[in-house]
Amino acid sequence: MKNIPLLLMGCGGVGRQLLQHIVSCRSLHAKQGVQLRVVGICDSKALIVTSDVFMMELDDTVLAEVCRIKLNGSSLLTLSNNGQCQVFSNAEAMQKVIDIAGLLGKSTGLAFVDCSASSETIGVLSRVVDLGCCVVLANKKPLSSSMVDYDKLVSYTRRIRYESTVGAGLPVIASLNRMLSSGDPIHRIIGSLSGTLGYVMSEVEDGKPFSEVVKAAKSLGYTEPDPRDDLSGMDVARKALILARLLGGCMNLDSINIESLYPKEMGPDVMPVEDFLLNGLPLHDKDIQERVKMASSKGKVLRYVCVIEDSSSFHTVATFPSFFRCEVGIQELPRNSPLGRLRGSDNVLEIYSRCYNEQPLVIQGAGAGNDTTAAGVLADILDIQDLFP
Ligand SMILES: NC(=O)C1=CN([C@@H]2O[C@H](COP(=O)(O)OP(=O)(O)OC[C@H]3O[C@@H](n4cnc5c(N)ncnc54)[C@H](OP(=O)(O)O)[C@@H]3O)[C@@H](O)[C@H]2O)C=CC1
Ligand SMILES: N[C@@H](CC=O)C(=O)O
Repeated sequence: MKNIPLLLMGCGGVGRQLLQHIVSCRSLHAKQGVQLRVVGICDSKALIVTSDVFMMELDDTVLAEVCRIKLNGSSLLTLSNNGQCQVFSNAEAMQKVIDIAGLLGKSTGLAFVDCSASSETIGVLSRVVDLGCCVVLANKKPLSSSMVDYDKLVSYTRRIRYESTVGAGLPVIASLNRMLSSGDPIHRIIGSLSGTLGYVMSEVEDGKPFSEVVKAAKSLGYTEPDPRDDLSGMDVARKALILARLLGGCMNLDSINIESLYPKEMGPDVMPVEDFLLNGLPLHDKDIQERVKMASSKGKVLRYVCVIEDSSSFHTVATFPSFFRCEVGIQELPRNSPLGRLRGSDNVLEIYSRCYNEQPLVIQGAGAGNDTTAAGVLADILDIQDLFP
């Protein structure tokens, strides 16, 4: 039986769902000859870890208890040490994580899974890749910060998976990798890459107030912890950057044109998220409704669109251009176009390459939500099983 030790960073909506998927897939994985062994879990304040990372695991009762207390909004710090597991507070937690990565990375291997929404994990991720660990990400921030951090993380290509950072559970990165490795250069991607903004746009089209549908998207698990990350276009821009870098683009977030759906005066530095949702957003209900009506009078609908385009004009040979034009923002589109027909939290990507020149390769389906995102993370973990003894 292949044994995959796993350490999870982040135990929010996606992290908890991942733990539940792991538990419910135990017998399926056993039939496939694989066992996932959760050795540690971190939240923003603490780490809970099994007392013997080589032989033991946080058993399913502990995992259920972790999910229960995190769902109630408590910290992992509220758990107590016992013979089976130990709890470390933030000060010691990161050092302990590095120690575990050092011990397991070079022996049994360790799948280091980032389901946080934080850029604070970048430092530890850079350390653990050097210690021989595999990295699986739902968190987009580590791959959308500096090129130096990006290059570091992807330097061990076979040991990193990040399918869920773009399109949640959709096979976007895997499909692009297949095309790239067969020498089929991709020159354009256009799509709707935000489950939240897809849902918001199709609901406001049905006459619902903007502020209400944003709150609904949050409660459905589609938004980032602060929905302003979605509404500012930043979350889509991060996805665009991850895709552009995968295609060979050497670029940063500041080279992407981003349209925000709220003004700077309502940003995270100015007002708390609760205030924004309750008092800030409703001030924009009318504006958005006007834009929807205006588009509708022309037979069109509003969609938040991401365009990534190779700035060079030669697409017949397999080259890796260093710059892509990227922009993300609202477009008025024919109601009957592929993007116009999109409903709810579905994402769609049209990928144009030499092989898919006239008719693009189209990937479409649920693009957000804890279930599908965690399933994508789990599939990534299973995908690296051959690296474990
Ligand atoms: N929901 C979706 O549809 C999709 C989400 N994603 C990505 O998945 C990630 C998780 O999203 P979601 O579960 O909704 O987010 P949540 O806010 O629900 O959970 C985030 C978790 O990360 C923990 N955390 C914060 N900082 C750190 C840190 N420095 N070290 C370790 N843990 C930390 C938080 O701890 P605490 O509980 O203490 O606050 C919390 O448990 C995000 O990056 C998101 O972009 C990707 C694709 C789709
Ligand atoms: N907040 C994101 C979640 C997935 O990345 C979205 O709405 O698409």
